[in-house]
Amino acid sequence: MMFSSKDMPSPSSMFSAYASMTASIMLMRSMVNDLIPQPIRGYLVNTFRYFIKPRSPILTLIIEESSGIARNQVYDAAEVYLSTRVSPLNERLKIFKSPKEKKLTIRLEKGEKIVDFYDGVELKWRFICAESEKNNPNENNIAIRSEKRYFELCFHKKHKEIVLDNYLPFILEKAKEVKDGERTLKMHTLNTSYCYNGVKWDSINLEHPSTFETLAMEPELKKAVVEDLNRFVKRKDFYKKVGRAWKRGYLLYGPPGTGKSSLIAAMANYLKFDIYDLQLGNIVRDSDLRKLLLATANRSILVIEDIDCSVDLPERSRNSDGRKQADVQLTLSGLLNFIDGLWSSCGDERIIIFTTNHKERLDPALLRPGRMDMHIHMSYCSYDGFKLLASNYLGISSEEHHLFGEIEGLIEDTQVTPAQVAEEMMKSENPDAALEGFVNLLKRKKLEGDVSENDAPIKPDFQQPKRRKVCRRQKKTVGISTRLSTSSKRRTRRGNSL
Ligand SMILES: Nc1ncnc2c1ncn2[C@@H]1O[C@H](COP(=O)(O)OP(=O)(O)OP(=O)(O)O)[C@@H](O)[C@H]1O
Ligand SMILES: [Mg+2]
Repeated sequence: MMFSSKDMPSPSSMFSAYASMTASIMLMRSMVNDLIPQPIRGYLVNTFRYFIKPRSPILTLIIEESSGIARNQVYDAAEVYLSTRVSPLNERLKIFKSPKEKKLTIRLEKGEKIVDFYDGVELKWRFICAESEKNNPNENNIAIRSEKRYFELCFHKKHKEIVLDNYLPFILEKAKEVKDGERTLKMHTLNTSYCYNGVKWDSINLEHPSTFETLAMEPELKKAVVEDLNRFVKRKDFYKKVGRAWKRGYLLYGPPGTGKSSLIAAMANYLKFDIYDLQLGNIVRDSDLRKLLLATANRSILVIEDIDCSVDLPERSRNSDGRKQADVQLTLSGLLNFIDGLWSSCGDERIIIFTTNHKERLDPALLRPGRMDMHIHMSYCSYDGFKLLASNYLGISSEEHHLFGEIEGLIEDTQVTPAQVAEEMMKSENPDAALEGFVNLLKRKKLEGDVSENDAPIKPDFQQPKRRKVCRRQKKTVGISTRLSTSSKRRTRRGNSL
């Protein structure tokens, strides 16, 4: 549409329209001022401004350090998590290390920002320290400085659900993993001077390097054990629902040197659980045992190694007149009942492990269904196990060395323990020499096996039709009894245990 110059309003008419509009606005304003009291006016103005203000698409979460005296878990988790997200863009970081910690701890310095991404969502973090000064009327108005620390987390509003329902729980979980990783594991053993001071645990750092990656075990069995552990630690609510104590029992059995103690260390390293090594031979009374068990912490593994050596055979300790003998104060059934009962109900996330070289000699009470949840057979080294050890010790794989084929043929007919394989692999850094030595060992063993099989067949102890039992040491024969033998109490433990 076109306007001719004569259709346009003249400047004087525009000015008079503007003047009359201004006058009416002023008149209305003074009417509003007279009619509506100041507080209501302020409220109306603010509400009006609120509705016409342009909306920001950004939501900011404030994550304060504490609420009252309770610490804010999200703050603590964010602090740990963000230290893993430090980038070259950061300019100032805080570093510290306490004498007990192994690694440096990194934290953001105030004002530092971090941009994180989760599920395609951009998340902007900023660490803020707001300092304030307040006069304390109770102390002659002396100024008290305080510092309020918090994180600001900004993201687009449309991602609110993802952040609250997924991202923050993810941060809590990640922070727990990092903290667990930093935790120094402890191994608790009995204080030997307990006769005078009462029983107590002594602890040292557990620095056993065994992990599931380094452990030569049947791959399926290893997978089953790891899955069982994962299920166990995740099922707190399940245990509560079905009214069971949150504990799990494992019986590890197999010949010496097959990795029972190594498996315990691998479990502890995997779960980040402390170990309590309970040497029953050093305990005389049930009451001492109770004290010790009650002094164990949650998230721990209670280990009783060589359980067959810790209990003695004689008829259940009764005299001919049927009364209990006075010296019989520590019993296996006492131990088992206590573990099933009081001890297990006053703690959480407990694992108990018994080991033995002779499962067939164990007290049936121990093997009863429900007593030990999983029976794990640690066996002689298979070809798979050998390959893992060769890769760990010598850094070579089956494609890289011609002797692997010969070893595969020999190892399946020979009873060689992972400990023996490991020993051979350590004899030389040169893979040729180490593997040749190992082939010779296998040939010798095969020859010995063939000769002795012809001379005097040995009944297998470990239900392994193909394999014969090799016993590195002679253990005391035990049976259906619950009494500790004095000889077993004096027994010294060997160096290769945990
Ligand atoms: N399955 C395995 N995988 C990797 N290394 C092993 C394995 N078994 C044994 N070893 C090596 O042999 C050493 C001794 O093994 P370990 O003490 O775990 O055997 P064990 O079954 O507990 O023996 P024992 O019945 O005599 O207590 C370990 O330190 C480790 O180096
Ligand atoms: Mg052992």
